[in-house]
Amino acid sequence: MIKLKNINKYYRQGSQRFHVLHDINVEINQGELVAIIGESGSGKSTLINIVGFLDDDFEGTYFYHNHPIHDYSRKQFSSLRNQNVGFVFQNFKLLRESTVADNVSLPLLYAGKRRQEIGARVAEVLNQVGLAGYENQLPKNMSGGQQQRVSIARAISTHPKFLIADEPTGALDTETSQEIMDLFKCLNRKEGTTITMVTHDPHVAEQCDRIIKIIDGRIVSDSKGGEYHANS
Ligand SMILES: Nc1ncnc2c1ncn2[C@@H]1O[C@H](COP(=O)(O)OP(=O)(O)OP(=O)(O)O)[C@@H](O)[C@H]1O
Repeated sequence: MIKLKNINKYYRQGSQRFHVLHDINVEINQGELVAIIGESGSGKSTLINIVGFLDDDFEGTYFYHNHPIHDYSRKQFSSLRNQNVGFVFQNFKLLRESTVADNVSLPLLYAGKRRQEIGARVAEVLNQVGLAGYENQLPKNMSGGQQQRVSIARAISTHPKFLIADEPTGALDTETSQEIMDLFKCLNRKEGTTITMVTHDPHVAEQCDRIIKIIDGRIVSDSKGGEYHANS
């Protein structure tokens, strides 16, 4: 589904150019649950932003379903992102003063769905993340774990082809992190949702099918996760 070939990424600051991703070659297949790990500053977010169509300013080729994304116009690139990717962030990125229903509705409104259809879909995804009936709550009155569930509901509302999660448990305590991880695993196993997540937490990474490790912008290992560790 996702194939990155010889990706190099540079950030420019004034006349200086920083080489932050080096010759990245990786494939992510439909249905996988992948962790990207590495030290702070190693390039994990930079990589995940490229995978999630947030950044197309890189060298090399990104094939999405065998099609090089650089062939798309700006408009097509935005549509590609809106129609294919759901995003989950460490700090939830919710509208804290808007209701849960309004937050989860947003991508559906952008996708041009009708009001009735939106209400039904919001109820459905809230049920899926264990927040049935929370439509009228405000995120600012909810716990971190509940807010992350709302953001996951928002991310999956439009049936994206894959999810990108940048430190989704980074702001949560151990127990709540595990609950969120259980939710991701459930989405992956039951719905077949492809998920790529950046994490600092080895216990989270171990529960993924694959662990890709980055050091200084280079993939240094790409191995199977260790579900058995997490369950033992
Ligand atoms: N917009 C930017 N402009 C310039 N340099 C940047 C920019 N974004 C990131 N960098 C630099 O690129 C490198 C990789 O950053 P990135 O955020 O991808 O790392 P990371 O592994 O996700 O780190 P963390 O775990 O701390 O979030 C770092 O040295 C960072 O300072």
